[in-house]
Amino acid sequence: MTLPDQDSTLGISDVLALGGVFLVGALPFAHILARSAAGADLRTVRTGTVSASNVYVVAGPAPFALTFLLDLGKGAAMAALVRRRRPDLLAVAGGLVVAGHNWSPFLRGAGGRGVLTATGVLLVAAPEGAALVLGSAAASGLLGDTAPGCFVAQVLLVPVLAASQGRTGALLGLALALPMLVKRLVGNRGAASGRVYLTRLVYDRDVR
Ligand SMILES: O=P(O)(O)OC[C@H](O)CO
Repeated sequence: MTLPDQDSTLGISDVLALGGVFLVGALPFAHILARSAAGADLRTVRTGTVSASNVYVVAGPAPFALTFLLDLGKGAAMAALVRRRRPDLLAVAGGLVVAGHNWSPFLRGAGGRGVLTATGVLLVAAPEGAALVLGSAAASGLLGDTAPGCFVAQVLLVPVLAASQGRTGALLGLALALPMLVKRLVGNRGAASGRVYLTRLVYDRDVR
């Protein structure tokens, strides 16, 4: 993929490049690995999220590790590419690569929650944000469930990046947190009651 040279205007080539970023984000590595390693369709497993954690459930540690690296890697690769050519578009590109992962056209709009792909973007663009996400998820995981920690990190992403990088950081945090929080709310299953939405936000599932 060729990204345009640095220029503050948004031309057709920029729009095409950003479309390419979305499509890279949409590459459903978890789906491919779960299918090939275990013949499973992750959309029917537990919360139906097409993510590394569900790959672990159906296929074990090696496919999980590969999915983890690929989902992280696509976010990091897109962030590195865009930062080099159009740093002013980094927040937009970050939001798009996560949105592609969460609503993949290759899975008719199903997808993951964007945590690993957003972390890949953060590792390149704002390592303090990556530390926040990974640290919160790990601490929460030690208490038995990574989901509440991921939620806390998503809520804190904007203020933490605003404190470290000012307006640019706040925009990046917002662009990454928004598709992650929206996907937690809507999941791959759609409408629910108010109480279920709250459980989805905090615990990333419909029933606590
Ligand atoms: O949010 P995702 O789609 O990157 O998936 C996260 C993994 O399952 C690790 O919890």
